[in-house]
Amino acid sequence: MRLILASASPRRRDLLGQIGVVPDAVDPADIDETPLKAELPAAYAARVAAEKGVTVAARHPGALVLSGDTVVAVGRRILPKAESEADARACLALLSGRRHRVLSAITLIDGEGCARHRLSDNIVIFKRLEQPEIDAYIASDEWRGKAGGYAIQGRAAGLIRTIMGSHSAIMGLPLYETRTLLKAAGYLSD
Ligand SMILES: Cc1cn([C@H]2C[C@H](O)[C@@H](COP(=O)(O)OP(=O)(O)OP(=O)(O)O)O2)c(=O)[nH]c1=O
Repeated sequence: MRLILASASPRRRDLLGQIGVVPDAVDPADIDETPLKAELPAAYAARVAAEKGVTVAARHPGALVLSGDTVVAVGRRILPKAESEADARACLALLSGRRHRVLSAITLIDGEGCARHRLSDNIVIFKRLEQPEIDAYIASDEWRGKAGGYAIQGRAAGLIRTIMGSHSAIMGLPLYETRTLLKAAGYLSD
């Protein structure tokens, strides 16, 4: 069975490799990721993961297609992927000293077009960030393109007091749920 990873994220490919799975091809979906009006974070993550999967599955008939979406949320608010320094500073100001959620949704579509979905709901708590800590983090550039303006796999780990949930999910691909779906689809046997 061919496995297609529907993601441009090198992190997702590396994470998949961590559980011994190497996709036959990588084909990013590149869809519009604008949240709908009043869309809640969990529903948004699930919808975007599913849309990425459906888009890519149409290009690979008969293959298994794995897609995902990772969202950082404070209450009902979905934080953007930080593209500018101003975005990243606004995210860090919001995350400083308080808990937030990281929702990581995955979809696996099998060769018959049957879609399976999982959502991993995680909590991350940053320390109260001092101005020099924020400035140093901004200078690192690690926030660029990251949901919520940080990446737990880098320097931000030194600023995070607690996580409740799955480290792989916070990075972008919940490996427990991924393995479960790959087993359910008959791709992995053990
Ligand atoms: C919170 C957090 C997010 N991120 C990243 C993972 C994702 O790249 C990004 C969330 O955006 P996504 O839309 O989930 O993924 P992507 O745009 O990188 O790739 P694709 O849509 O093609 O699958 O934020 C981290 O790397 N570390 C973290 O701790």
